[in-house]
Amino acid sequence: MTTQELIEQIKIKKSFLCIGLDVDLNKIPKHLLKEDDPIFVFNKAIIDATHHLCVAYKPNTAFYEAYGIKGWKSLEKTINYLNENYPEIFTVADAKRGDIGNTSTMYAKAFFDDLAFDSVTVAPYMGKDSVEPFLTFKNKHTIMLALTSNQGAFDFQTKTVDGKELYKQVLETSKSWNNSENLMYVVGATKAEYFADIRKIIPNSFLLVPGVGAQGGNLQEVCKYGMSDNVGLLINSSRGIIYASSNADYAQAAAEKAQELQNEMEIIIKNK
Ligand SMILES: O=C(O)c1cc(=O)[nH]c(=O)n1[C@@H]1O[C@H](COP(=O)(O)O)[C@@H](O)[C@H]1O
Repeated sequence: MTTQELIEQIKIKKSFLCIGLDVDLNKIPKHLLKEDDPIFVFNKAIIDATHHLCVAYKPNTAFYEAYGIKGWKSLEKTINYLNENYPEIFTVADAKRGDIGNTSTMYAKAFFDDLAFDSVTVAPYMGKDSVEPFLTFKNKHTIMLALTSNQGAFDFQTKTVDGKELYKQVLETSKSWNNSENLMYVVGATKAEYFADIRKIIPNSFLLVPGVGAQGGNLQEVCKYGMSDNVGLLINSSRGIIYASSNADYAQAAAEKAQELQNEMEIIIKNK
């Protein structure tokens, strides 16, 4: 999917919501456990109930890899289901990869070619040659960690290196990489006060913003400082939406939570 197509979808749906499909067998309704593939059945129901309210889904691969081959099959079925039934949806493989160049190329093939995701999350720690292989794929997006939502973000990311915080160095340096127009960045919703500074460095790039919901991030604050002319934000909530109910009404309850966020987003877009 091109960035322009994503922008169009945000306008059509009046939403910049990304729903995180972080499926934990201990948290899904018990009656699903008798299914052959409970993870896929759960995802399908959530997707069918919420697709009109969001522009993106983000399965975090850890929640699939934890169940071995069965989990990877559930991930494959989920991305295929999305691509076949809702091709207008932007898909994020949240895998946080990045390695020496030839290895990164194989990671990129796994998520862009084999699983046909629109984007993958990547860690910047190994530098330019670990990220550039992802950027060579046409109409695919590499979402690089910049300032993460967790407490540990203060261990390295905000430390000053050569007179500037490390996350700012990451943002600035990455702009000079080949095909950097295919970069998006992760900035945690719990770090709302940093968005104005971040926008000075990357005024137009899309930001994936996790941390609304279970981690307590504030949507209004993020939008106040983080929105670009084209919205430029994908706000992710995972547990806050998909585990709204642990009963038979789980998909309906997820849709209600997603609707609440979409309503807020519609007003924010209108008042932009
Ligand atoms: O890359 C991410 O998506 C990510 C980066 C970050 O800084 N913080 C963060 O929470 N995430 C992911 O976003 C999701 C947040 O889930 P909830 O806290 O349940 O909404 C999880 O899949 C996290 O792994």
